[in-house]
Amino acid sequence: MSADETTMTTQEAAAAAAAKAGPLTEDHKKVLRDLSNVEAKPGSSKPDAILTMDDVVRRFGGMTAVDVDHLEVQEGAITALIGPNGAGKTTLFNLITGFDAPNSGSWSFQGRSLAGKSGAAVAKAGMVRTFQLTKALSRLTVLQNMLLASTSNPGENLFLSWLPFTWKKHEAEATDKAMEILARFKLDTKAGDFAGSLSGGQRKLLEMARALMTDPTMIMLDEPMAGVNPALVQSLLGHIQALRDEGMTVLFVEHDMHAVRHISDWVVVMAEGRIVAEGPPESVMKDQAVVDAYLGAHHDTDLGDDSLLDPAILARLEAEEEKR
Ligand SMILES: Nc1ncnc2c1ncn2[C@@H]1O[C@H](COP(=O)(O)OP(=O)(O)OP(=O)(O)O)[C@@H](O)[C@H]1O
Repeated sequence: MSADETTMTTQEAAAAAAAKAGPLTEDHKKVLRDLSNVEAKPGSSKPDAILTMDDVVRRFGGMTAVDVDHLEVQEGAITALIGPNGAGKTTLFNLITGFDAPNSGSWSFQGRSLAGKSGAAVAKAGMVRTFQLTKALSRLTVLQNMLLASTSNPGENLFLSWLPFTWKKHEAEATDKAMEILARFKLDTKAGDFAGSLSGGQRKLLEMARALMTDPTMIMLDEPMAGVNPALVQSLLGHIQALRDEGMTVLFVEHDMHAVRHISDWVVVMAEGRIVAEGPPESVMKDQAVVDAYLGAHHDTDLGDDSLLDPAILARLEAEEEKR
């Protein structure tokens, strides 16, 4: 980290504090109070852990991609999972959401073991992750994408599929729900458009919207800011905060440190498969283990300031994005 970046951290902390100075919900105040009593060290226990994992190991050949001794995620908080490229963040996400199997380890969600469960079972339990819009999904409309994410479509059930009124009713309900969620993300006017025609930021909103179709308790976002025009950054951050303020727990992997500082209640840092630091966003980036992890991996990482969040710059960029 350069001298400049080091001096910037105070400004950043102030910017983050200012950004958080808006009206906090009572639940959020409680989360912050609870987290202020948590020791900032890897594997620290949380007063209300919704997700707990132990001894989770995933090896690829001779390489250990994930080796997490213990991690707890606080209910109702926005937790950021950060770390240099190849740290094991996505692999850990894949493991706990049932899209990959570990060599060993256990984890529980709301006190219920989910180790060994399929992705569908994990989503049903209330922990849902976003997926990047693949090529195939790009060729479907925005609404079709939403309906695909809908749970328990009776049309897929051999018996119920013989009863058109059952699936027609379900489809109508799912469509209403989809349109309601799309409206929240200002994507309702694009319901009939191909998902592939959306801008980078709108795709990220659609990914989030799709996840909400299953009414999750916890939402896991994999790089929600990746490929997003800065114009939409503020709006995306606002949506993530709104999910938390509605009572959802959010865990997100992100490289954009501005975003991490701006919205996280807690930050967990991974390097070489292990958790190397945990703590509030204002202090965790100053942690020597974090600085070392990033310096060891790539020297040009921007652990920098909050200039991107300057309201004047954002307003201009947002106006440009609207025109797209
Ligand atoms: N299917 C796989 N087969 C072999 N190696 C893999 C596989 N998936 C991940 N890895 C390796 O595991 C390590 C951790 O990768 P992972 O994608 O989880 O890191 P990450 O922290 O998400 O990185 P990034 O921030 O770049 O996305 C890397 O060295 C990666 O090359």
